[in-house]
Parts: sequence; C-alpha cells; structure tokens
Amino acid sequence: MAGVLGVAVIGTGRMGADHVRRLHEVTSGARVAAVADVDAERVKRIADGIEGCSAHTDPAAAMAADGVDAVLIASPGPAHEAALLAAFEHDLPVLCEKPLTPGSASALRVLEAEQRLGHRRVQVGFMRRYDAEYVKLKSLLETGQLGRPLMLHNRHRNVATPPGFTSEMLINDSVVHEMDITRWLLGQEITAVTVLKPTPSGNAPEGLQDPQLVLFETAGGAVVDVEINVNCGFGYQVQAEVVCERGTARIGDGHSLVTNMAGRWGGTIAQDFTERFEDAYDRQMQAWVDATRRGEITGPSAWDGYATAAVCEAGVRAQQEGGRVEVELAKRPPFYA
Ligand SMILES: NC(=O)C1=CN([C@@H]2O[C@H](COP(=O)(O)OP(=O)(O)OC[C@H]3O[C@@H](n4cnc5c(N)ncnc54)[C@H](O)[C@@H]3O)[C@@H](O)[C@H]2O)C=CC1
Ligand SMILES: O=C1[C@@H](O)[C@H](O)[C@@H](O)[C@H](O)[C@H]1O
Repeated sequence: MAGVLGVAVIGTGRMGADHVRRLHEVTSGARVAAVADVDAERVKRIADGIEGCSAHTDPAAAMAADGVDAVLIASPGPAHEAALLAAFEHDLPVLCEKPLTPGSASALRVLEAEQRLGHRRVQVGFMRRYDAEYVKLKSLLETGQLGRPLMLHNRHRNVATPPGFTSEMLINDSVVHEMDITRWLLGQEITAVTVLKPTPSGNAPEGLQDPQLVLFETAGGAVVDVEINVNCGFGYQVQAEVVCERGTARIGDGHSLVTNMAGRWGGTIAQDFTERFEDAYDRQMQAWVDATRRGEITGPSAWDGYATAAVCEAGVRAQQEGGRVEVELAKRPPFYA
C-alpha cells in the first residue's frame, strides 16, 4: 500500500498508550485509526485525543473499523493469541508486543494459523534488535574479527517491580528479552536453561525470588549468563558483554554523558525501559510501518516468539524444579526459514 498506514492499537495501558503517542507524534507514514481496550473510559480518553480515531472495547471491532490496515497488539500476554487470530481473520499485518503468547502450545497455534494464511503477517516487539548499541554489537560479531563467541554475559536490572510481579515473570517478562537477543546475536537456538537463586534481596517484595542468575546453553556450544535483578533500586540497566576467541565487546554502560563536578565524576542511569529503549521503540515502529507499507514483513517473526516461549517454559521449570532443563523445540518450518 502506498498511502498512510491506518493502525488499530489493541490495549492502551502503559505500552499501548506510549505506542499510540509514538504513532501519532513520531512515526511517519502512519496514523492511529482505532484503539481498543477493555477499559472503556481509558480507550475513549485516548481516542478523543486523536482526530479520526475510533474507540472500541472489543479488539475485533477495532480491527474491522474504517481505515484500519494493520494492528498493534499491546494488551497483556494472555490476550495476545485471541487478538492475533482475529487479525489473521482480517488478513492484517501485526506488530505484537512481547510475548507472542505466554506458552509454547499457544505460540504453536499462532504459527499454524499464520502458515494457513500462506504468508507471514506477524512481527514480535523484541525492540532490543533496533537498539543502536545492540545493532553495532551484532554487526561487529558478523565481521568475524573477534572470532567465535564463547560466552555472553548479560545484566538486566529494573528499579522496582509493579504490584503482582511474580518469580515466574522474571523469566517470562524480563529474561525473555535476553532469550531473543541471545538467539539473534549468536544466530543459535538455546538448548538448555539452569536457574540459580541467591537469597532474595531485602528490596524484593515478600515472596519474590529476586535476583536470579539464569544460564543458557546454545546449539553452537556457547554459554550465556543473565543477572536478572528487578528491584535493584538504583536504575534501569541492560548490559551485554560477548567474550569471543580473539576479543570481547561490551554494550550498555550508558556513558554517553560523563560529568565532572564537586570533586566527583559520573553520569546518570536511566530509570526505566521507556527511557533506555526510547530510540529502539521508535526505530522498531518506523521499520514496521515502512515494511508494512511496502507489503513486507521484517523483524522478529512468530517463530522467534515461539522459540522464546519454549525457552521460557524450560526456564520456569528450571527455576521451580532446580537443575538443568532442556528446551523442547519443534522443528522450524521452512515457512520461517
Ligand atoms: N517491549 C517492552 O519492553 C515491554 C513490553 N511490554 C509488553 O506490552 C504488553 C502490555 O504491557 P503493559 O502496557 O505494561 O500492560 P498494562 O497493564 O499497562 O496495559 C494493558 C492494557 O490492556 C488492556 N486489556 C486487558 N485485556 C485486554 C483485552 N483482552 N483486549 C484489549 N485490551 C485489554 C488493559 O485494560 C490495559 O489498559 C505486554 O505484552 C507486555 O509484556 C511491557 C513492558 C515493556
Ligand atoms: O518488557 C519489559 C517488562 O515487561 C519487564 O518487566 C522488564 O523487566 C523489561 O526490562 C521490560 O523491557
């Protein structure tokens, strides 16, 4: 399609509202044509701020609304499968926030439904693939100058968790990003997961197993560790260091602004993901809109969503049962080659 892309945004909470703002104010070639949320007041408030945008409480009605060419899903994970299948019924391209679905069985159903359509429709919102530092790191690895990657160290720290955040969510909501970025950076599937649990931090709400150290093994023999630490109190940090045969490369130190003042030097630390990954969310959206207008689907696929769901399942079992848990992954269909 050549014209402006009309997008229906499903779910207008924290991420959905931010994506609506982005589409409306930052992205070129797109407009918010419809919004849907089970919270009627919230969705009306958001639609009222955008000319020509209709408000709905039923996602399928938003997808069928006038001027809708594509769908952005930002409802909670358990609502994604129904929204994806509804988008497929209208044969609409979709940008679906992570996770594709919470669970490999539901993710497989989505893969099967997309294959029945006969063409790819889904991009999953693993926005780190659009972060300038991660892009540089991947480009460097692809030159081969550093040699074969042996290990990847990751740190993923959040200031604090919202109410209701569970120990499983450290894996399913947070470490899922490292699962995707590991597969993308190294070009290898994750084959096994082990989770180590230190005595919880005094900052963690009662009952939350935080922090955790999550280890992945990959098909190419690399070992990956992830410090997931979601009540660290001081800032939002995402760091990665690849150790290769001939050198190492590291991102995420956040040294873009260093100050010298009053006998000290230092900088500031982002406070949440919307700040740290703002550019990545913007680039992800623009890339999706541009590709969709060209009639293409690029970026992380439904297969990537399924593969990470399978690793999450192994991770949650490793967390709960202890020991090393192998990832059970279906054969990759040629459709997702
Ligand atoms: N890429 C990233 O860094 C991040 C991604 N996310 C993902 O974004 C999605 C949304 O998360 P948040 O915005 O943090 O959640 P939220 O709870 O702030 O917002 C969810 C919204 O969806 C609405 N909703 C619930 N069920 C619905 C349904 N069946 N249909 C339509 N709307 C429905 C709720 O009323 C709420 O307004 C999740 O998949 C989450 O994992 C969240 C945070 C960061
Ligand atoms: O996706 C995200 C959240 O859902 C999750 O809760 C955070 O830990 C991540 O840093 C963020 O990127």
